[in-house]
Amino acid sequence: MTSPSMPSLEDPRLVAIGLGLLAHLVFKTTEPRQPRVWLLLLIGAPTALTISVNYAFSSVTTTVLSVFTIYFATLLTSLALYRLSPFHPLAQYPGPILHKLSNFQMVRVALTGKRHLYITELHKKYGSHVRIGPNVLSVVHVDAIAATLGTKPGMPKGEMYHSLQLPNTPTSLVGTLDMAEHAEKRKSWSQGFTPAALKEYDPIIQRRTNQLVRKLEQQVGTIDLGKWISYFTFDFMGDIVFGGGFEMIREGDTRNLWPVIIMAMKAGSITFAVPWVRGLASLLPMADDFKRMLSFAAERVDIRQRRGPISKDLFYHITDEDSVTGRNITPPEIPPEIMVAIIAGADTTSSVLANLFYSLLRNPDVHAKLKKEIDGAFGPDEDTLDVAKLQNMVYLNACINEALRLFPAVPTFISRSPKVGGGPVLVAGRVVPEGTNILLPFWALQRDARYFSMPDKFWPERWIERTFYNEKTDGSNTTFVHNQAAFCAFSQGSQQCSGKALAYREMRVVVTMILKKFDIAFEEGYNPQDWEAGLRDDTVIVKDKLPVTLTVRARRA
Ligand code: HEM
Repeated sequence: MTSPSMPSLEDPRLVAIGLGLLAHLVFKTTEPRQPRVWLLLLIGAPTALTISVNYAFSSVTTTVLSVFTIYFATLLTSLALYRLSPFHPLAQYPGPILHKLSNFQMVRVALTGKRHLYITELHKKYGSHVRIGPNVLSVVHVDAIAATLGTKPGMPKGEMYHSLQLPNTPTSLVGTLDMAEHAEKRKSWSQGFTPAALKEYDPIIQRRTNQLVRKLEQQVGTIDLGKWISYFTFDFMGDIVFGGGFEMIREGDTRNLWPVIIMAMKAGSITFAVPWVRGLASLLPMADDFKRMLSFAAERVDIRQRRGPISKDLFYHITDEDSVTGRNITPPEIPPEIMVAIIAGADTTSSVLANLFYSLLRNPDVHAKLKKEIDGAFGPDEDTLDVAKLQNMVYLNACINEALRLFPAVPTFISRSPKVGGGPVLVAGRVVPEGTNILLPFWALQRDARYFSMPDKFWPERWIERTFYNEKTDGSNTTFVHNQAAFCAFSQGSQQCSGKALAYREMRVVVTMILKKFDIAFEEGYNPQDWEAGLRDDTVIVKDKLPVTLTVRARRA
């Protein structure tokens, strides 16, 4: 017999504690991702208990409050104790306590738009390996690149990629975690970036760049160069994805698509630490915008399908119109896949180009040197640039690489996860348990003094002087460091950026044509520091206005 003052097993408080512990066990062992399981565990279980104990407490309200409070207090305490305990698989790794406790701490950081700076600071404080979530390890070390991204085949993508998935749509190439499935999808994408395919895009790059230059010539006073570059990259992606369809340079963003894309990127960034939340995305206020974006893609796909191919655009390759890869893409899979191409290709390239122009304006010596190289290579009236010549322009390519190093378009998103069942792996000298999400923040890596001398300085010469030499920086002799293995702006391995070669071709033409045509200066009174302060890490680097004045250059003798 139990004494009246001792709680018995029938005591609803004890049952609530037991259920709370059980819920933790379910969360820990099964890591449920479906919203309905979450609802069952968080609402269903305590509600069922409340109903079953009826009026165990003085009133219905007290019963509800007591059961829910005890249940959640037990669940959260148990979760917290486990996550901070020496029994947790990542217990050996340093990191802020709040991050070890919950992924929502990174959601808070994402909302500020400064995750790239925040994570860089964490690494300065804690070292190469930092625990930034209960099950997330951020690693900034050159050896981590081969270990995770690898050359063949590397690790599967981390579940963070689900945050790029549009709600209720088939999984696109980017969001595909299963490596065999990814490799299958990737085959058709790769057809779109063979040397022969790239050659077909060259006249399109040139035509769109010439259109941009003509449009810029018509502008008077201060312009937002970043906006015009974004219009260009969007139009160009429309051209190569389905043979045209956007005319932002000509008409502006009449359908308000750019803000929707930025918003999708922002939503991806916020849910990046809690990708399972995407299951609830259809309930979010921006759901209508997502639908609008997808229906726009579906509309373009429909037009392109009815018209058929006029040239070998990306649509032609991705949907295997020439039956080379045998990919059997179903109609619902096409719009999200197409949307990915546009977002992956337009946002990234426009961000790097805008950062490059900003860096040139901040570094007049570099700006002048680049113009000199361009003027030496092309006459003022040449409006079809020789692609091979551009590829061999040493300083131009060094400037582009330097912008990619200092301002990687995807600064803190790339992640990989050692397969569950495959055992622990060694990442940059430390053992990482299977199933851990490993984040590779390229912003921090590419600004790490262990790999690049004067890491925060825009200094294209570092790409040219590859040999080690002693350089005087602060009066002391320091060894020049340039470790190209730590340059990852396009990622590496079998799942790296498919559009890398295309992006270089595009950026070379745009930079050359604009510098050939215009003298550029910041708008009078503009504080250049506003630029870097205004950069946001919303999955890709999202830029603020770049206010400049353009003057058509005087004819050169
Ligand atoms: C300067 C411009 C660009 C940069 C910095 C960039 C960077 C990246 C990065 C870092 C990734 C992630 C790779 C990973 O998860 O490991 C990626 C993926 C991707 N990018 Fe780019 N990108 C650029 C331009 C382009 C262009 C022009 C296209 C053309 C369509 C493109 C298409 C893609 C695709 C399809 C993926 C997904 C690859 C996969 O999952 O297999 N990107 N890009």
